[in-house]
Amino acid sequence: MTTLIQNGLLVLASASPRRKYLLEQAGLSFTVQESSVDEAAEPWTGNPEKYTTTLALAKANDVAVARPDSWVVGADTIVVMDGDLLGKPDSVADARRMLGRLSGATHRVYTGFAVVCRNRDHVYTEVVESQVTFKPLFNDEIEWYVSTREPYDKAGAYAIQGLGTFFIQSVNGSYTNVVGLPVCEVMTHLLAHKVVGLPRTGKLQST
Ligand SMILES: Cc1cn([C@H]2C[C@H](O)[C@@H](COP(=O)(O)OP(=O)(O)OP(=O)(O)O)O2)c(=O)[nH]c1=O
Repeated sequence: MTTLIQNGLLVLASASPRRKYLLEQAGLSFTVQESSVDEAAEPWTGNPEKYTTTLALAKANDVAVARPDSWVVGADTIVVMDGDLLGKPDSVADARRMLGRLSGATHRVYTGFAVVCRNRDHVYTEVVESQVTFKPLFNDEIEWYVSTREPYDKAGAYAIQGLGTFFIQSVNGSYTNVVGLPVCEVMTHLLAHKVVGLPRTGKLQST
């Protein structure tokens, strides 16, 4: 028996296929419902913890209102370079500009996540930070990458899990956090609150 025990209804409040993939990979059963939160309305004040927590909580709460019995997970991922927020690029020029800034340098990726269950008065938030170092990018690498269309729905204009993988020299911290959801921290929280459980296994054989 390898499947996780599911004690509560779980909902992922996200349109991100990456977040869905990561939770599936962790063995969870859940439904997906996109929130209607307008991220552009949230001002950047230079505080990544506050910014990602506010948005993650807004996404989870938005979906939780209609599903008070469910445990709702919302998240927000941002890329920060020298204090500047690099969101999703809105044009080829914007993607080019972002990749140029990331080239040959180290930036920070923050994902805030929120877990809300209204019927249990449960509200939890956490922010995880990873540091990512890019190799120096040649102009033809940037031109090729922006032509792949991969940058456009990704914070910072790249996907560590995609074609952009060879730009990455090193990651300090959680890899899944960069992809869009810190799976270790999310699972730890869900297990601690018995939303999911591990199946009972036989005693370990002593040697
Ligand atoms: C840095 C990085 C980000 N991303 C993605 C993860 C997120 O989907 C996206 C950041 O945007 P978000 O606003 O966090 O998420 P989203 O708009 O895609 O989905 P939703 O708000 O509905 O949950 O960037 C990658 O896929 N790979 C990466 O390497």
